[in-house]
Amino acid sequence: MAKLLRAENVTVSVNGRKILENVSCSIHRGEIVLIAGPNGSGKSTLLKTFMGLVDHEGRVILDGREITGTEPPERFRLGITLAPEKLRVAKNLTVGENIKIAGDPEHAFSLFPELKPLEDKKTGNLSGGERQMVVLARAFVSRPRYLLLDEPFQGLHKDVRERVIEYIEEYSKSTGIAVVTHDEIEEIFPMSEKICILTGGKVLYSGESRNAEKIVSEMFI
Ligand SMILES: Nc1ncnc2c1ncn2[C@@H]1O[C@H](COP(=O)(O)OP(=O)(O)OP(=O)(O)O)[C@@H](O)[C@H]1O
Repeated sequence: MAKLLRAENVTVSVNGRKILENVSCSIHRGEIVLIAGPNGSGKSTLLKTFMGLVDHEGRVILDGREITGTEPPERFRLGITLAPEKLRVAKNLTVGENIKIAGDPEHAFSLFPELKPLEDKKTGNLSGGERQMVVLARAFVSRPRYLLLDEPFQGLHKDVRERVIEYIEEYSKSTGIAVVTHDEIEEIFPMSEKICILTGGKVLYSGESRNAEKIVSEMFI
């Protein structure tokens, strides 16, 4: 059985408008898939579809099993994590409590030592960048099979961004990782096995990154 998370012929309509149309995209365990495209092309909606957060036509398949229609907590239990997922950061809980929901806080503090002094601080009182580190720490320590990262570098200082890029590379040895990013395409594209480019809710290109250098340099770099 292939170890992959797959969206198959997915169409998402909002108020009669198709914001994804017949999109197929697969993330194999152990690879990085870059999801790219202009603003409003449907990238976040595709990640939400994998997580079970939007109604859609078509199917979602996890490791050979159809999971279409299952709720997000069930998908989390099955090993899918979406970050950031702002709604799920409990602002009235402390940094430590937020991380404990997902996994081992000491593991999180080894990835983001900046969070250790903030352990007892309420997440609602953090800066945007600090909160982003909590979101990413929770995602990494939850040890997902498939990790969906939506603009993971937003608000982070350069040195933290560089560290997150290293973690993505390291974790992708055992995890399927999809990354949506605007600013860090130059860094993530060379690390990625595959790229899915969306425009206007449709797939413009989906395939191996090594065959996509021309289109990526024309569109994004
Ligand atoms: N719940 C919703 N209701 C109405 N329109 C929506 C909804 N969710 C997304 N859209 C619209 O669907 C389109 C795709 O949105 P989406 O956030 O998936 O794009 P994106 O590629 O991630 O964009 P960005 O790069 O700007 O984050 C946009 O035009 C957006 O306004």
